[in-house]
Amino acid sequence: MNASISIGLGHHVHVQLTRGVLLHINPISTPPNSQSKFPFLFSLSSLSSLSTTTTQLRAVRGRRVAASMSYDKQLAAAKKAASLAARLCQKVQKALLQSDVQSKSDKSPVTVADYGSQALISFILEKEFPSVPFSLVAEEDSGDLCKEESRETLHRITELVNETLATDGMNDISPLSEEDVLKAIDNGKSEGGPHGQHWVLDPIDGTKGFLRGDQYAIALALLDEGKVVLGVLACPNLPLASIARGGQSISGDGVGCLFFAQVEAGTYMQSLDGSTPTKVHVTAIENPEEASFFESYEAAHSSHDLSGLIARKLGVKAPPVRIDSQAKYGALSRGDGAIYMRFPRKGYREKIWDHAAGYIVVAEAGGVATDAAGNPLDFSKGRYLDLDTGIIVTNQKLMPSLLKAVQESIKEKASSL
Ligand SMILES: Nc1ncnc2c1ncn2[C@@H]1O[C@H](COP(=O)(O)O)[C@@H](OP(=O)(O)O)[C@H]1O
Ligand SMILES: [Mg+2]
Ligand SMILES: [Mg+2]
Ligand SMILES: [Mg+2]
Repeated sequence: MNASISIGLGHHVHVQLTRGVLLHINPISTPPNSQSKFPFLFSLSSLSSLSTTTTQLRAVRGRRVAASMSYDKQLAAAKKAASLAARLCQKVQKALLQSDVQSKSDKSPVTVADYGSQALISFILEKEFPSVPFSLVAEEDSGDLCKEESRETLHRITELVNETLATDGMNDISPLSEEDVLKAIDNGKSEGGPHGQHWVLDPIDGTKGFLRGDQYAIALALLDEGKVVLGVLACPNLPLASIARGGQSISGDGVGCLFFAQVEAGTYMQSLDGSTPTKVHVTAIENPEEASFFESYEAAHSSHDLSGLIARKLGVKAPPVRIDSQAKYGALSRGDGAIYMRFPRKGYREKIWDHAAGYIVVAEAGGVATDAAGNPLDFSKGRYLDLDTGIIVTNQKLMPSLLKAVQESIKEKASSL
């Protein structure tokens, strides 16, 4: 694994990795063509005792050293896994049969595609990185699938996973058994947390949208030491062109987006068919009157009343754009709208897989996401996000006025009850 740091020539720097390993870097040993400021590559893998992947490097003499870690390999694997899963989901959505729908104990719908997508991504990621401990925090588990009445469903999921792997020319992989599929799904039971690396997966975010034939996303992120360091959002039904005015017809050409972001490397979008990626940015709008906002299609997931009150306070003229899933974060990252608001009912606990990938896609495109009190989102607390009231996302310029309108509106609503 490589870390790169920039320091001036002639400085001897002791760099201490946060887990206490001390490296002495002598710039004299760098190649003769080095500039006075240069990216300085050293191989962490050459230190056998070093299993850490931390990106936080501190100079011992108290001087901070700019440090960045490349997650290129993980990003490539994540894009490949999410794209394949998207193919699986598209196939199921096309032929969506009533018998594909099951009910989980929490009454949210879960389909063979949710399980198939999770099994496929879990399997691919574990295979790609055999030498690192594999940790996955994912939404689904095999509990219901292990029941006698689910035998046929499990068979169908296994078939789907194997067909999808075969279409990608992964012929070196022997077909997965039903047991392999259950194991891959249950690899998603990790608790996450502030240490080490954890993949975070929502195999289908917006299952209700998926079932309606609307928007959904395959959302995959990587946490390193509690921070989201990369994210991929595959949105098979999202038009490549802007949906600013609610234009989200999913038929015809130009549908299917793949957003991806890596920490300190920006956000890009390409078509799911594999076009050249283009860099995307959140909108530069500063006047709330020109802003438009996204929210859940499902009123049960987010109060449309509260968002309406906030929009009126801000002077927003455009009607809300209501779509399912983290496709909202993707659309926001390319400036289709300016604001995303989410206010679940009291007591609802947000899960990290519903936001991790979307969060970095927007943040690397220049946006900000906080809870309704303005606190940053903390993905290091395990499977849940601990937050106050809701989630708001916008650009840097609009955030202060959005936050003010949110807080005033929450107070007003509370006092009118
Ligand atoms: N009562 C509730 N309040 C807020 N979010 C909820 C909810 N019930 C379910 N959700 C979450 O909302 C997600 C969809 O968000 P959106 O409304 O933006 O499409 C669901 O993801 P899944 O579809 O992956 O289960 C689910 O985790
Ligand atoms: Mg769900
Ligand atoms: Mg979800
Ligand atoms: Mg889901």
